Amino acid sequence: MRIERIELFHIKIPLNFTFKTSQATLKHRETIIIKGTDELGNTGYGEVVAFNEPFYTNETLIDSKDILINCYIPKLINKEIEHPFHIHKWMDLSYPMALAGLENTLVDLYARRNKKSIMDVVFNEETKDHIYGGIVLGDLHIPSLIEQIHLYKKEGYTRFKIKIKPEDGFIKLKAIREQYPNIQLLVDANKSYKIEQIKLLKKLDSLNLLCIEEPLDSGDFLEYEKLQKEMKTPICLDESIQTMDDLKRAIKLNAFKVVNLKVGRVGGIYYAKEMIQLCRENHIKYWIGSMVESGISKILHVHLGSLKDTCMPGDLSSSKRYFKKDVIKPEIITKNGMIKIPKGHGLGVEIDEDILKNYTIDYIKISGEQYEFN
Ligand SMILES: O=C(O)CCC(=O)C1=CC=C[C@@H](O)[C@@H]1C(=O)O
Ligand SMILES: [Mg+2]
Repeated sequence: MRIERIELFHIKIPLNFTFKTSQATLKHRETIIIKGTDELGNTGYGEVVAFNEPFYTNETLIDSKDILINCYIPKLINKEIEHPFHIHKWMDLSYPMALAGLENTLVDLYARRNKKSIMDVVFNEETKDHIYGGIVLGDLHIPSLIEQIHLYKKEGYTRFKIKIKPEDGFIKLKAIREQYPNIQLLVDANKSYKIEQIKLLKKLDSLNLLCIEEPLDSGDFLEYEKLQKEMKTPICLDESIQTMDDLKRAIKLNAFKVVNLKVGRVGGIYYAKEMIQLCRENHIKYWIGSMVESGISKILHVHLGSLKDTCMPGDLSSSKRYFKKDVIKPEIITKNGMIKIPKGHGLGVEIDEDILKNYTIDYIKISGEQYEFN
């Protein structure tokens, strides 16, 4: 396969709700959609899920765009590619989200070209036909949290992740648990607690949580080891696991029990797969997260969520929750709390280019020596 052309659509989509975490508040989501075209005219898509500000990991969307245009894409154009994972031989992990977006584009393209689903191309193991969806609720007031859970429960959702911070995390979760004793509940602190606040964290042990995601501000695995030893609730790592070395060190130190896997954060499906393998070998549980992104990356994560040993429903819910109109056809739909895995080639969905163009705030086409800017 030879890549003749790469197009970048820098998009900005208004969100249907304000997404507030302990670190940031989002009203719009900007990402970069990558479209690759091969010598036969086949196309594939990927998405760069970095944020405008470095509140989640250090890579920002401007960094990703710069490295794609000036380094990663020129290395790829007109190169003969036997398998999409070979990209990792030529490009390092300095900008994982840019790299993942490009790798995902090649995987989709390669799978469509070979008339296979992406999961057949990269995993080749049995998967589920349907998966449970999961809702993530931002840092909201208690009455709104209670009301939102009520509404989503009525739609069939059974798993809820709540964003928390030290000031009111326990109070909020206690109120939710009292109201809903049986829902699957977890929390994400996005590094807002200090190890000195271990008492506050231990209080969460009484609430029967599936896990506590990324509580500590330091990301220090020695502190995590101490915390996990003292807590019943499994610690889940998200942003502090970016490389295989991070994962190996955290496993060695018994720093955690569960990992939230996101393709963008770790540099592509190739690395996500390596991490899954390592988790399997070391009896570490894993599940599939997401990044408040468009359907292109979200549906990729839905596919990963179909692996049979993910330990809980992922951060995966309907397109219509996030946006008036998603860029994929069909959109992601949750019915009775479940999402059907698309069966077609590649990602198994089509891209609505009219919608994509409507959201585009900057467009760049790179083919051979030529660059075209919008
Ligand atoms: O996609 C979603 O609905 C939310 C996923 C989510 O919780 C996150 C996405 C992006 C950045 C983070 O604040 C957060 C997370 O840490 O998991
Ligand atoms: Mg998280």
